[in-house]
Order: sequence, then structure tokens, then C-alpha cells
Amino acid sequence: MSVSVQITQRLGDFALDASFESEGGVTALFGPSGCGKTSIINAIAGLSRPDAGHVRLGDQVLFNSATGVFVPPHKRRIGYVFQEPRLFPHMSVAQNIGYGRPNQLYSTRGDGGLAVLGIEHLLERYPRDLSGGEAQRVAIARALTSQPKVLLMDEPLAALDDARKTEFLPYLQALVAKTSIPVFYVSHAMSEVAQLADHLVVMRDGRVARSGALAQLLSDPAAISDIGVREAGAILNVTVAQADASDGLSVLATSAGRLFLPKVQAEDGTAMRVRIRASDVILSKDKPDGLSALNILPCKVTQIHEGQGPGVAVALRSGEDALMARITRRSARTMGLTAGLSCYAVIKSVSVAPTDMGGRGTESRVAQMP
Ligand SMILES: Nc1ncnc2c1ncn2[C@@H]1O[C@H](COP(=O)(O)OP(=O)(O)OP(=O)(O)O)[C@@H](O)[C@H]1O
Repeated sequence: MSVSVQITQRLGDFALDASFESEGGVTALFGPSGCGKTSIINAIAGLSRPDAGHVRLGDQVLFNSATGVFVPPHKRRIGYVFQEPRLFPHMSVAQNIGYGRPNQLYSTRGDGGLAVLGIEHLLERYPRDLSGGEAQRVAIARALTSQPKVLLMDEPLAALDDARKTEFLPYLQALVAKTSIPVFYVSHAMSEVAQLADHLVVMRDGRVARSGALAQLLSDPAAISDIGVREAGAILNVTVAQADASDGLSVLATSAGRLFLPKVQAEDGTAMRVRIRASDVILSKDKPDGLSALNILPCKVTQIHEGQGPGVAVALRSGEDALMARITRRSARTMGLTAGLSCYAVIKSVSVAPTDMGGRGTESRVAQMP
């Protein structure tokens, strides 16, 4: 279901002037604290009324200042998941999920919602006996029981520690793979966004700095300044060739060769995404020999983007995927890098964090092993 948002709104001293379209799926709103992500979510939910513009979900107009349409929040069929689970402490999980809608619990159970979220065994417990991750999964189930037309998630992992986040993400991935309703996912963590999103909206100072298909935007060197030099990096589609290579690594097949990366919790044959940060890629014109790095992928330079500082972003094609390297302007000059040049990308195994591996890969592609 396509989504179209175009809103201007003054909130105290803050001016929101945001416009983007998305084809549905998971749309991530990404940007630093205070850039206006929650304000957009609130406008979609109808919790605030923009000064001008429109919000459209498919052919349903939720807000249009020109025609005076403003559908009140309770008629929008929105599922909202906040940073904190906000469960009722005096009610069991089952009661929390079915709260106000006794029949809906069974529909969530019926379509596998509870199983996907891994909470079937928690139904009799009370919120005080749940971990932060479990409570948040219950909160998602509760949001789904109203059979919403859109799911809004405002930093749902923010209150969890890193270990719980890693544990939680596969549930979220399974859920978004299963649901056909559009999901808006607010985050300032690119690792989460890279695993979950189909479409990325990068916000800055109340405006949309970039909007586009996630993989395309993350491999666009011109977008680095908006995404942040530390966060920038392309997504490789990989297939797990050997999840447990017995030395603590997994062997992952890409269309250009094998990668040895920290062990993934997945079955052999699983398609997934791996985010390779641009600053973790070293380039070599010749195939390196006698190097400690295990991962060497043949590439072709597609574009070199010079920014303001001493670094340049080099866009690369690696088999069917895009990669990006951030190197110094000096190195690029010394190497004589130009578009079309063949080279090798070197990626240290330990530089890829477990949180950068996962998410829905492209299932149809057959990875070739060299
Ligand atoms: N009702 C309001 N009145 C005045 N200012 C507001 C109001 N709502 C939001 N703001 C301001 O608008 C700006 C954007 O807030 P918003 O919560 O949308 O940012 P955000 O990107 O979601 O931030 P965070 O990641 O910290 O949650 C902030 O400066 C905030 O103080």
C-alpha cells in the first residue's frame, strides 16, 4: 500500500516541513534526536493536526488541509508501539493483549501473530514477570489485535540493552515479513533500520534530507553526509553457506565470493542482509596476498564522491551487490581510482558487528561460490 506524507507544522520553535512517498512495506524514519521523527508519526496517527499538507494511505485520505479532511485518531485504525511497552500492570499478558477487544486475541493467535512474536508461553504472566524484550513483544501483539491499517513503531528497541536488541530483532523481522500492512519505524540506529526497512526517510532539522529505497540510498555515496560518515555503508545480500564453521565464524556466500564473518544464528541456506560500513572497507588495485583479512571481494568502481573533508566515498559493484568504501582523498589519488576500474575490497571479519547481520535478504538470488 503506497503512502504519501506532506506536512508542515509549527511546534513551538520547531518547524516541521516534511514530504515523502513510499511504496509501503517498512518505512524507516531515521535521523538524530529532535529532527522531527516522532512529530511525523504523531501526524500519521492523528495525535496532532499539521498546519497544512496531507497524509494518505493507499487511497484513504487521513488528512488534507485543502479539503478540510481530518480523520480523528480513533477512526484511523492505527497500531502504535512506543519506546516503553506501557502494559497494564494489573492485567495478565492475555488480558493486556485482549484488552477491550476480547475476540481479537484469538484472531492474533489464529493468524500466528503470537507465535511469530514468541509470546504464546507468556499469556498467563503479568508484566512484572516479563523481560524488557518480552514486554515489548507483548506491546506489539496488543497493537496488532486491533487489526490496524498501519503500524507505527517509535524506537521500540530504545529501552533494551544490546543483547536484548539482538534477541528481539529476529521477532520483528519475522513479523514485518508476515504482515502486509505498512509499518513506520522510527529509529536513530542504522543497524536496526538496515535489517528491517524497505524504504528509508532520512530526516534533518524538520526536513526530509533523503528518501528512497533502502539499499539504493545506503549505497549512494552522495547520501553519506546525511546518513553520517560512521553509519554509512551498503547492504550485501548473502546466503548462509555454513552457519557454524567451527572457528566461531560463519561462511556467507555473496554473488561475488565468500565472506567469513562472526557466527550468525541462522540455518544454512538462509538469505539475509549484511551491512558493511564504508569505513570498514579497504581497497586494493591488486589482489592482496598474505593479508590477515579473510574477506577479499572483486569489485568495480562505479562512482567516486568527494565531500568537504579529507575523505572520499567510493561506490563499488561487487557481483550483483553494491558496496561502498570511505578512504582518504590522498589514497584515491595515489591509487589512480576512476570509475570503471577493477579492484578488490578487503573487509575485516571482526569489523562486522552481529547487529549488522540479519534481516530479510533477497531469497530468489542464487549465490555463487567461487
Ligand atoms: N507540542 C510541541 N510543542 C513544542 N515543541 C514541540 C512539540 N512537539 C515536538 N516539539 C519539538 O519538536 C522537535 C522535534 O521533536 P520530535 O519528537 O519529533 O523529534 P524526534 O526526531 O522524534 O526526536 P527523538 O529521537 O529524540 O525522539 C523537538 O525540538 C521538540 O522539542
